[in-house]
Amino acid sequence: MAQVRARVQLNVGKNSDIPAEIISFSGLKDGQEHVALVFKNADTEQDVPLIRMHSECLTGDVFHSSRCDCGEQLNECIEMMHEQGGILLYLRQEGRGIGLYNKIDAYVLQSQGMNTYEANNHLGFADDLRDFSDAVLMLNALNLKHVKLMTNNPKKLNALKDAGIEVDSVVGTHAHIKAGLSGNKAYLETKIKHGSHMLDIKKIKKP
Ligand SMILES: Nc1nc2c(ncn2[C@@H]2O[C@H](COP(=O)(O)OP(=O)(O)OP(=O)(O)O)[C@@H](O)[C@H]2O)c(=O)[nH]1
Ligand SMILES: [Zn+2]
Repeated sequence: MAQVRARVQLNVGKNSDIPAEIISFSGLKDGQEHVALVFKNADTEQDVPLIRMHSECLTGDVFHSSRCDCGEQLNECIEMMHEQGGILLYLRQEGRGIGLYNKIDAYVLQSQGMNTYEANNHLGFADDLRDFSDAVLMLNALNLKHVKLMTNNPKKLNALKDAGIEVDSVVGTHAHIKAGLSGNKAYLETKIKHGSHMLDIKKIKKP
């Protein structure tokens, strides 16, 4: 069983003006320092809060790399949670669990023509190494048993359902398309075709 280790207020977002609380945990299983960001006290004041399980992507979240849409999804989530409250679980699962250096190796292979999953396989990894059991432990520690989930990824939905968390509804994120040779169009299309992501093409946003 995991427990809240500390919680403290801070402001987030590009202008540092969105009030939130950051929470650390003890008792997580995989040895990573996962954190939760809570907006509008959603964990204590909402019956069915909006949740996002966001897998870390240094290149996308911090540098807004053209190769993916992670940073834009993160901003979209923070803005939505600023409006309606919610809990963002920031999971330290860089590169779908293979780590940053391996992800960069996978990018090299993608530059030579492989798709994201083929590149992972070529490096000897499965398509996706993520396991969401620590996310479930974090939700349990926050006493959240009934949620709305922000994702396009059916695996995340199933991970929560299988762990006995009731998911009332699923809110998709936009697809943030970036053009160019190292753009993310093929990456997003592969997620839909191969990863069964429920990405709504009508929601595609061009920057
Ligand atoms: N191995 C690998 N990981 C990648 C690649 N591009 C992005 N990632 C990682 O993928 C994770 C994000 O996963 P996605 O499949 O984009 O999205 P998701 O989080 O599963 O689903 P959503 O909730 O719909 O956003 C982050 O950890 C990224 O670092 C890639 O080309 N190869
Ligand atoms: Zn990314």
